[in-house]
Amino acid sequence: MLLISPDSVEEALDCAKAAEHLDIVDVKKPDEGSLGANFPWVIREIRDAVPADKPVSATVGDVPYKPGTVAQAALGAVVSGATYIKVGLYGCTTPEQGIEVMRAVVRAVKDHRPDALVVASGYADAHRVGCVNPLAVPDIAARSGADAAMLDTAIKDGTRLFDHVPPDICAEFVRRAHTSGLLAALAGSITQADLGPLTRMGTDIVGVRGAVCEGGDRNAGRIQPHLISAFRAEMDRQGREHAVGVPAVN
Ligand SMILES: O=C[C@H](O)COP(=O)(O)O
Repeated sequence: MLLISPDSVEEALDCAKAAEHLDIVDVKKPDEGSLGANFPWVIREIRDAVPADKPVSATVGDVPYKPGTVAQAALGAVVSGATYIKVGLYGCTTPEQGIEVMRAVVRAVKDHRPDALVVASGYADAHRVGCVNPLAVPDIAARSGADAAMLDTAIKDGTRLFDHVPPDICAEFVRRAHTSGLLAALAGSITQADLGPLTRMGTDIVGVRGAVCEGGDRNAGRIQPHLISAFRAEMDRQGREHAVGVPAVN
């Protein structure tokens, strides 16, 4: 699945123009961090702006180790219309802290909407920000009752997912997620060139912003529908090659 992250209602409308090429519209506020949370009214407006059959995801933020605060924020996201609730475990330094936060989120979200999916996100560059190890995230997600384990990058300075967690370790992340019955989601300045390895390792959700923005610039550039469709075409091409066992060119 392809998850695209607009930062405003205007950009969500551009995503809607390419709705047939994407699977999930992910609401975030990049100026509040890698998984920065947007306002409840923006989540609601974006929910109204994109086709009803496209799920809306919302990030709850690069969260502190404060289970009550984070649970309440997660409830705000689901009440506002998101059905994928993403939590960046930025302030959690141990797996136990991550589990405590995620258990609170899962309860808050599922008490309100049992079919909503909860995504526990760690950071590929965790070593730069001092949070929990990327390979601990699938276990955190599984033990808290979440539905997906994700990695993104915390610091958006041009470094990419594979700069911090090489493909073989990402593959181990995906394997651990699948062993626990979770979806595996990967993001972090992903480009089309990364889609071969991401497909071969069985990634369920690829999260993208920069690669579908004008000039590849996630901050100054705006999401372009034609870049979403080009990215999707490459994803589908990789999917077909992988399905028939033909080695990818890159
Ligand atoms: O969840 C996905 C992120 O927004 C990815 O953003 P990025 O591709 O610019 O790193």
